[in-house]
This record gives sequence, structure tokens and C-alpha cells, in this order.
Amino acid sequence: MGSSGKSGGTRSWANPLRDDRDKRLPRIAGPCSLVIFGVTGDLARRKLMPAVYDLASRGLLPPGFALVGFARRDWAAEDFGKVVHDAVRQHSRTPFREDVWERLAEGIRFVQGSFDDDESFDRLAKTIADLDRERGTGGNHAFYLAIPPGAFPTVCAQLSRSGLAHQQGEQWRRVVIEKPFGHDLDSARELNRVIGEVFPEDSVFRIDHYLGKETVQNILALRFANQLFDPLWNSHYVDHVQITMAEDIGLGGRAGYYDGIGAARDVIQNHLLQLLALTAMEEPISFEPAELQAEKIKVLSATRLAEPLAETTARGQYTGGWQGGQEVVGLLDEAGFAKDSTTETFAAITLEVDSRRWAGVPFYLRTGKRLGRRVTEIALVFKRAPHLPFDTTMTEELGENALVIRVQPDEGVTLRFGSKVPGSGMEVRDVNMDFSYGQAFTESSPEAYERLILDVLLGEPSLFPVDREVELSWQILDPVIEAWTAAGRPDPYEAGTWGPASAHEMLTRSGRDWRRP
Ligand SMILES: NC(=O)C1=CN([C@@H]2O[C@H](COP(=O)(O)OP(=O)(O)OC[C@H]3O[C@@H](n4cnc5c(N)ncnc54)[C@H](OP(=O)(O)O)[C@@H]3O)[C@@H](O)[C@H]2O)C=CC1
Ligand SMILES: O=C1O[C@H](COP(=O)(O)O)[C@@H](O)[C@H](O)[C@H]1O
Repeated sequence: MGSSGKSGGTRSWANPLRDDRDKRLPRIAGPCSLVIFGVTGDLARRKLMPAVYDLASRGLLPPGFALVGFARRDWAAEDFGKVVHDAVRQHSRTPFREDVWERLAEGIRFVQGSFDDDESFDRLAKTIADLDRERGTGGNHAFYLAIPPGAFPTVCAQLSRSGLAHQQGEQWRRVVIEKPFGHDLDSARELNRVIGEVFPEDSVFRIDHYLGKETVQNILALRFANQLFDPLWNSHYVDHVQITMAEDIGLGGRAGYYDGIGAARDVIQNHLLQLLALTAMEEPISFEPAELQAEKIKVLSATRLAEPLAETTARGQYTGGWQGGQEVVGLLDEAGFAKDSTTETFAAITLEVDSRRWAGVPFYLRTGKRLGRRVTEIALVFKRAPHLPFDTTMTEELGENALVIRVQPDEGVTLRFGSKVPGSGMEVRDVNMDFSYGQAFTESSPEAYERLILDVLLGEPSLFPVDREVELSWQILDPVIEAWTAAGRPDPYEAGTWGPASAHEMLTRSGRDWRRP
């Protein structure tokens, strides 16, 4: 992708999809340190530190690199080193190599401290300054906030007070903010304001890890690198769009974060609305970050909830059941959840996009925990052929044509259409034409966090939502969250099924049904 720039100045970015040879080789980050706040947490252990190791193992980190972990726990440096070592061994994508680990470990430090303690940040500042000298990190620092969302403002204020956010000359400072970014429009605006007082917008990297997935970036390639699909990509041919993010896992161990948040805030506000934006937006005039963001902002501005909400949305909460041959408990029996919790673990909404391309085409978004299986996909379901010149008793099984972008776990694209069944009659049946990453490419896909952390260190903002995108997403979602809060309990659904009955009624009302992925 484009050349790295320093924050706050004029930057020029290259086209991320351009096919010239040097652009195919990933760029190596320049000297810098990465500071992870919340380094003892679940995200850092399972995703962030393994991703840093993977970058080191691919040779994409510079010799002048340092990783500083900050958390409350009173760990000795050796304990910290062992925890990182174990996390990396267990979760890294690339094979573990002692030599890579040893080189990386030389630049790893731990700072014990609390977010509300000035002295902790002064010690952090000293550690970082020492690393600048010892490791040659060039005074360039990225601060990754993998911490409870309520602490984002405090840490930004501490970075400002301690001088760590202060950028000098050619050196850069970047801040990476995890999700959820606020809990409604007002809180997101306030958070943008608070962060904006410390960091300029082009130094703020809001993480939506779905944008780091290869299959999500491929939506743009599929749509804009081909002539085939665009003529069909509109209300003349598309009947409706279904975006599904289904998980089979439950919420055991995540009550502290999830209770009171729920499925809509957890993933529709960010991941699913980003998928919608990439699916529905117009072609950007280039892949410069600003152009890409402008198109996403345009389409999100034109997106609204279909009404009446009682008929066009559904929410549910899983009860006990069977999954993968095992009996599992319902949400209310998961440790840490209030016995009368009204938090939804399933959410489905209908959106309309007020544009010439999409007028009249519903976008159905659904997500849930403890569903039938783990799958994320975007399905464009086409209108039926206006006339069938066959004996229709022979085509009863024929469904609608569909183009399905399989985001995970079986990454690829499927085209479903009718085909003649071999034999003397004219029986027509649905068949699938498949593109699978595993078969088509020898290259393996980087983990989402691997890609995104590298982009932060390179200063590449394309895959990070800007302030306005986040605010528009809350603006779209706020009315339904308010309506659900007023309505009381979510509908129950049994673990291992595909959500509450109300989710099915939501589609059957208009003569449609959810795909069974
Ligand atoms: N876990 C996941 O899969 C995902 C998480 N996220 C987001 O990432 C962020 C982190 O999540 P997760 O890792 O699960 O959270 P955890 O609760 O597991 O970790 C929180 C971290 O913050 C530290 N911390 C909390 N309070 C303080 C404080 N006052 N001073 C210093 N350190 C403090 C904790 O340190 P200590 O242990 O020492 O108390 C710990 O390292 C959240 O914003 C979450 O929404 C986003 C997507 C997925
Ligand atoms: O952001 C989140 O995503 C995960 C699912 O991520 P995936 O890459 O495995 O699809 C989800 O479990 C979690 O609740 C949510 O916070």
C-alpha cells in the first residue's frame, strides 16, 4: 500500500489494490515501539502478541523495534516474558522459531501501573525513552489501547499529560482504539472529541478487525476489478441482501464485557455495518483512504432502519441446549450474568439504502452466539427469472440465484444457479460454482490483527474507520437499541439453533427466508 507518512502533515497514499510488482511485497515497518495497554488481557494474549510475533517471523518488523506491555498486575519482567512466550507458542499463525523469538524478546519490556496513576505513566515514558536509545526506535510510538472501553479517555489524557502523545519533528505518535467505540451516538461523539484533543484524526486508528480479513478486502476486488458483477449489483436484479455473522460459541467468561452490551452493539454497529458499506457503496474514484472513506460515509448516510421495528427486527437470548454433541447452558446460567439479564445474544435488523442503486432492496443483517455453526457470509439473493419455459413441476426445487461471499471459515465465493439434471427430461436443479482460497492460492492469509498492526506501524489508514463512519453507524442503530430496551425481554432460542422464531417471521412476512449457511 502507500508510502508511510507522518501524522499531522500532508500525506500521499498509494492504491492498495494496484498490481505492480513491488506492491505485492509487504513493506517493512520503520523503527518504532508498540505500547500495548492491557497486555495481560484476553485480546493481547490471544491475538495481539501472536500477531506481533507473526510479523517478526515474516521479517516485517525493523531491527529497531520494541514492544512495551502495560497493565496493573504486579509481574516481574521474567514472568511477563514467559507469558508472551507461551501466548505466542499457542496462538501464532506461523511456526514457532526460537531464533525469531529471542530477537523479539530482546526488545520486550513490561511496565506495571494503573491508568489513574501519573507516576506509572512517567515510568512508562522513561522506559520508552530508554528503548529509543538502546534499540534505536527513532522516537516513533504506537499506543494500542486493548483495555476496557471506559478507560479510553483516561489513558488518552495520561498520554497527553506525560508528554508521550507529543509529536516532535519527523517522529510520529499513533493511537489504536479497540471496540466498542462508545455505546451510542452521543458517547461516540464525546469519545471522538476527547481523543481529538490529544491526537489529530490521522493519528487515530480505530480497530474493526473484520476490515483486516482478506475475504472482506476481497469484496472490493470482486466488485471493482471485474466487469461481470457490476451490471447485476443493483435493485434491477438483486431481490435482497443477507449478511450473517453466526457464532457457535457462548458467552462463558465474557460477562464483564458483554452483559448490558449485547449483540447489536458488539458486532452490528461495527463489523456488520462495515460489511454492508463495502457491499453497497459506489466505486471510489481511487483507493486513496480519503476516497474510500468518502464512499463508505456516503452509503452509511443513506442507510436507515426499515419500519415498523416490531416487524423488521428481532432479538433473542440463548437458552440451554445441545451443541456439537455437548449439552450447554443458557445465557442466564453462564457465570457472571445477572439472572434477569435482558442482554440479547441474537440480533437481526432490516436496513434500507436510499440510493438509486438500492431503492427497494432490503438488507437483512443477523448475528448471534450459540447458533447452528460458525459462519460469516454476505449473500446477494437475485430476483427469480420472470418466466420459466419448462415444465414447472420439474423445477420445484429451484431457488433464487445467489452470489455468496464466504467471509469465514471456508473462505471463498459461491455462485448458485439452476442447471439441467443429466437425463432425458428437462429437470432443473440448483448447483453451486465455487471459488475457494485454499484451492486458488498458494499464499496464506495473514491474520486480521497481523495485517492491521502492520498498517498502524506503517501509517496506512485505509482499513480503519474514521470518526464519521463510527458516528453514522451509531446513528443507524440507536433507534432499534432504544426500542428493544423499552420492550423488555428478548425472545428465547435454544442453543444450537438459528435464532428465535421472531427472526424467521421477520423474513417470512415478506415471502422470503434466511439462507441456511
Ligand atoms: N477479547 C476479545 O476477543 C476482544 C476484545 N476487544 C476489545 O479489546 C479490549 C480489551 O479486551 P480484553 O482483552 O478482552 O479485556 P480483559 O479484561 O481481558 O483485559 C483488560 C486489560 O486491561 C488492563 N486494565 C484494566 N484496568 C486497568 C487499570 N485501571 N490500569 C491498568 N491496567 C488495567 C488489565 O490489566 P490487569 O490484568 O493487570 O488487571 C488487562 O490487561 C476491550 O476494549 C474489548 O472490547 C475487541 C474484540 C475482541
Ligand atoms: O469483535 C468481536 O468479534 C468476535 C468474532 O470475531 P471473529 O473474527 O472470530 O469472527 C466476537 O466473538 C466478539 O463477541 C466480538 O466482540
